[in-house]
Amino acid sequence: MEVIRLDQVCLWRRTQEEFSYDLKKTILSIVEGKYRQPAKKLVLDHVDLVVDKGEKIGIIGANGSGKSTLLKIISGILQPTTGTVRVKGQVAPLIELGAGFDPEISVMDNILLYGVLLGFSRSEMKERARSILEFAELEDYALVPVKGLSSGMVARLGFAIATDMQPDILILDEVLSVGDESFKNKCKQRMDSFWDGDTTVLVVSHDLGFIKSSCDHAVWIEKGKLNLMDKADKTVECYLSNLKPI
Ligand SMILES: Nc1ncnc2c1ncn2[C@@H]1O[C@H](COP(=O)(O)OP(=O)(O)OP(=O)(O)O)[C@@H](O)[C@H]1O
Repeated sequence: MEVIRLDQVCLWRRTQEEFSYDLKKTILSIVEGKYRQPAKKLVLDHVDLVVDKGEKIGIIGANGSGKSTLLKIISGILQPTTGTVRVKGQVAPLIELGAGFDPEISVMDNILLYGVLLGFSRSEMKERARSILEFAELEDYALVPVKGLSSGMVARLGFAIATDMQPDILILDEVLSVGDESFKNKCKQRMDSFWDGDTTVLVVSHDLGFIKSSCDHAVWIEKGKLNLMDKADKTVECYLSNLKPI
């Protein structure tokens, strides 16, 4: 059964230099007749993708090729400029863990807030809060504002919330390096349980050995285009044989 379908998805984004947006400078450049339209870049270029239930898909490609952007489009964090995205089931995006936390409010309130953003009710999240705090090893920090946690603790909290449920679709962006060694082992065990089950998994990784051994299929993204989708070992082989010798 098909759970993800992307048809001709394109995404244009402003280039990074436009982030130094400064109103005074812009007005001045208009007055001086030097104003230029913000440059835009085609970050995803007519991407078609179909994923079936339970498939484990690896996503590979060079830095800046569009892998994380593709995951964000599937998670609904970004909307395509053109084309359609259809996703069936509950998605747990483990992307930029903890980026959505409010640093001023407590760990407990953030658990409730984050859970609601992931589609759970407040009362459901209250029931889950204990096991989340326990997994993140933050039982003593429930009432502490998130700004009082270390960055590793924040990532642990993000991971614990996003994986506390059994999502239909799990989206991973190189997050297995969260926390210290003992926490990494716990993450790996939790990941294994998703891997063995019905959960559909999409994972971005530069670890090609991991992609070959753990994924059914792999997608190779190059300059925003889906270059190849095939069995994981075949895709990795084609990707490697296309790399320019140093
Ligand atoms: N917030 C943003 N605004 C504008 N452009 C962005 C933004 N984030 C990423 N980009 C651009 O989109 C393109 C694809 O970025 P993306 O992060 O998807 O690449 P990636 O394949 O995941 O790279 P990496 O392997 O380095 O993580 C890059 O050219 C990048 O500069």
